[in-house]
Amino acid sequence: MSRDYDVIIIGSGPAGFSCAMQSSKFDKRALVVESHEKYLGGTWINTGTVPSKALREAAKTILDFNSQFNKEDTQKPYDRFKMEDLLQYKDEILEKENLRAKNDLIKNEVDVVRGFGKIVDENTVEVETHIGTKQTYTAKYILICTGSSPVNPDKFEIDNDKILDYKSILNLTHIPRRLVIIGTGVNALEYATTFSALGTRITIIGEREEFLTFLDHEVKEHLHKILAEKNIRIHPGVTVEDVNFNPLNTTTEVRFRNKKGDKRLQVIETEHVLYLEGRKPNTDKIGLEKVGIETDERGFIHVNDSYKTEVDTVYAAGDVVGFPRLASASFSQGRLAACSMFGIPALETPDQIPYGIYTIPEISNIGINERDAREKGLDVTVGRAYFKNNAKADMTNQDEGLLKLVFDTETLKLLGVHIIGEQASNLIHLGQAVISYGGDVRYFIQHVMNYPTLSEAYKIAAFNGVNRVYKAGVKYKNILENNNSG
Ligand SMILES: Cc1cc2nc3c(=O)[nH]c(=O)nc-3n(C[C@H](O)[C@H](O)[C@H](O)COP(=O)(O)OP(=O)(O)OC[C@H]3O[C@@H](n4cnc5c(N)ncnc54)[C@H](O)[C@@H]3O)c2cc1C
Ligand SMILES: NC(=O)c1ccc[n+]([C@@H]2O[C@H](COP(=O)([O-])OP(=O)(O)OC[C@H]3O[C@@H](n4cnc5c(N)ncnc54)[C@H](O)[C@@H]3O)[C@@H](O)[C@H]2O)c1
Repeated sequence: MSRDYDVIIIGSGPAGFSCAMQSSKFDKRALVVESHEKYLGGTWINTGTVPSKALREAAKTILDFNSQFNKEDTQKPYDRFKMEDLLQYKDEILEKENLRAKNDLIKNEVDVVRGFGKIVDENTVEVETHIGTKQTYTAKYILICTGSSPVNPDKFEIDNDKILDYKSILNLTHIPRRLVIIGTGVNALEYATTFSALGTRITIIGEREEFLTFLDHEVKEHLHKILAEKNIRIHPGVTVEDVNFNPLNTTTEVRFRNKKGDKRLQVIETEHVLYLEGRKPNTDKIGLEKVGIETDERGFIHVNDSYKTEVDTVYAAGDVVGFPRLASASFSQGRLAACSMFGIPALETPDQIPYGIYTIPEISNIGINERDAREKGLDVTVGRAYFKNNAKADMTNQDEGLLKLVFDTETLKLLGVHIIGEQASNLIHLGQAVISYGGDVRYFIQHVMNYPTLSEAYKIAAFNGVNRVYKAGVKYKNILENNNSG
């Protein structure tokens, strides 16, 4: 049966983009449906990953310069720099990334149509343009990768002026003096340290008692210390009652109560509020019911290891399928979906993926952490390297940090890497490679590494850990036992 395309991809975020590129490389005809009138790239390029990281880089450049050469200066960055310039920097990057995505699709002969895509049946998508015209397209396969949108608060409204969300924070007209961030997820901490670098006084408040629970406990202790040094105040485990602008003193007032202990109403006066209490998948109104695809109670679509839904011709990838909801993972998922659709075997993707948190400094981890390993009854040893003992970190004035290795005491096999510090999300990939190839920590000792580099922290941590194993006598014990048994 002749169809318009081999695959129709609804959404041009990382999942959609990578599926389109991989399909084209397989010589398949792909159509991308994108509801945004102007841009491609979704949350990845326009409202999430790229702009937030570009803004962070600009803020960090200012912070690094000030802490290296301007320590005596008492003027705050917000008095010397303009939000306008920071946003221009971010916008230029955003334009570049958009152009690159667009050109890549053009060069690979992927068609793009603008409008809201809706599934009509297992091979048909209807696209409604912004002026209301409708057109249907058919394909052998459909990929749903419509991403996610911010969850709105139920007790107050985002006015995009004083009370901001994921999108409107990217259009601030000035650097705020005070900012209250509601939310304790990754985003909240990233924006907290970005704005703190610009001199903004930050308070984080959130529903959860504990945040970033997946982090290694020592990395988290380090993070708390860094946040305290930056004067970032945190009120976890609270219920926000309301947020109002008070015209009398021109401040925004946030009212909240602790969930436990003293439950008296507390008020924080601030200039702006940034609401980051999570995102929901864009899975309603896209015609899932037409093909009988049900979502879970949070709106996520269930898929198998190949990103196929329960309908043979319909796939889903990216934020719509839930955890881990990352651009990094979405790229991989879109590509794997294309491999499955067109019967091309893909190399197996390891279960363990790295997490990169772009706070200042960064945090990144892969594999098991010390506490989880011990809870599982594994006999593990840890090796630590503090950035203050690293020459490159000294030279770059980035000596706040820790790299921690978790490895099997008996075999020295590397099981986890946990880093907080400059370039953590880059450094993690060395540990990822060793874990992935089943290597042990002697790799870092055995190989000569460039000097001075931050990667050298792996060597220091490996020495630290291996020395501990020998000191504890485990190796000697094994040698003795082996000799006796022989
Ligand atoms: C502030 C922020 C920072 C982040 N930082 C990072 C980071 O540093 N690293 C990381 O890995 N991840 C990060 N993420 C997460 C990452 O952005 C998402 O996981 C990723 O973008 C999801 O990709 P996706 O392909 O599922 O969808 P999206 O990128 O959300 O794209 C979906 C696209 O589908 C379009 N669309 C929706 N419905 C329709 C429809 N019916 N018809 C046509 N088009 C439609 C949308 O317009 C959009 O363009 C961040 C997220 C946020 C919010
Ligand atoms: N560096 C990165 O990779 C990066 C950066 C920013 C955002 N993101 C991704 O973007 C998405 C949005 O991030 P976010 O931080 O705004 O949202 P989030 O969903 O992680 O957190 C939003 C709020 O929900 C709370 N929360 C999260 N999990 C919870 C749970 N199991 N139980 C109760 N409360 C919970 C958090 O504490 C926070 O207050 C996430 O998927 C995140 O992974 C990734």
